[in-house]
Amino acid sequence: MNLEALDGRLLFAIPKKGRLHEKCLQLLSGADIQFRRPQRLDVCLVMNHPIALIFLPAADIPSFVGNGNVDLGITGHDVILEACMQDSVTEVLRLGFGKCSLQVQVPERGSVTAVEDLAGKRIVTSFEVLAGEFFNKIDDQLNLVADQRTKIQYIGGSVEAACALGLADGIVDLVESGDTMRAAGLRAISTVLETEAVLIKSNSSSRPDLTSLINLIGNRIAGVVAAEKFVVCSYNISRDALPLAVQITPGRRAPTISPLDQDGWVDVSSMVLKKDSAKVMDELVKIGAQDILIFAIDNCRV
Ligand SMILES: Nc1ncnc2c1ncn2[C@@H]1O[C@H](COP(=O)(O)OP(=O)(O)OP(=O)(O)O)[C@@H](O)[C@H]1O
Ligand SMILES: O=P(O)(O)OC[C@H]1O[C@H](OP(=O)(O)OP(=O)(O)O)[C@H](O)[C@@H]1O
Repeated sequence: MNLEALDGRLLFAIPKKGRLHEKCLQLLSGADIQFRRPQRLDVCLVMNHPIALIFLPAADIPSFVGNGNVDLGITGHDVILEACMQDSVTEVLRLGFGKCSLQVQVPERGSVTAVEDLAGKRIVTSFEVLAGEFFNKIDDQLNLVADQRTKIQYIGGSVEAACALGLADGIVDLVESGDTMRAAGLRAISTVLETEAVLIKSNSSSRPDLTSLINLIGNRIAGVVAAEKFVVCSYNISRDALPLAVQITPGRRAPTISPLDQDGWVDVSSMVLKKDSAKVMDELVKIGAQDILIFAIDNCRV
């Protein structure tokens, strides 16, 4: 690609592989950011906005955005802290996916039960900064000096194999379902950090002209995220029970209440959290609501 084609465009970094990649493509599609990515090309032009997408490893995105090489990015909260870029980027929006925990793990059958038991021992991790900070505090609390302190060793992947291979007494790695951890015969004894994917913008951008485009993209992505998180609940209820109904479905701002062509009855519609929708329907049934319907939201602006 001719690099001049990037001139003036907002540069938006997207994870090129791994757990966040597919979800990011769905977000871009929901936000109507249209592009065609030629095979193996990590830079591509958006067809309907002055934006170029830069496909990068998730762990490299915080530095690219933080150093101002790229204006906007999607990555994990964990790798922002690991890259020490939390003061160089602004987390604009939590995206509701890529949720997992960075945890201290030890062999299931071993004698270690608390992180203090690991102090002074060997830890293997891909998160040497976060693991280092975590164990530094423990070493300090236990007044460990110099060569008594916990040894943190970085490896780039397959961290869960380190204990079985005799490289480590414990590891610090990401856990979502726990399948990887259990398959490796490990169990978690402490959580270093909870993380999820976030939309970030650079704090060192020298492009004030991009502000309105960044806001537009942020609002569109926020709409897609909200549409994923909420459903619309609609039902009929007698006016007498309306005060109770409004408590059950208060909506984001307030529920919409429309009169029905039947005396004393109204139709209520309200956004509710998808994860709460079954419980909300149960409660509405209890107060006499009828014809309760749940609608998925394709897209929205909040
Ligand atoms: N099991 C998981 N569940 C949810 N989110 C995860 C999980 N593993 C990693 N993540 C998130 O995705 C980010 C990128 O991790 P991932 O392991 O997918 O990256 P990668 O190393 O670039 O890809 P790959 O592992 O395919 O080489 C992590 O920093 C974390 O925020
Ligand atoms: O608790 P779980 O649901 O099993 O997820 C945890 C695993 O997911 C991540 O790795 P991933 O599978 O993305 O691949 P990687 O090991 O190549 O990074 C992470 O590094 C763990 O190994």
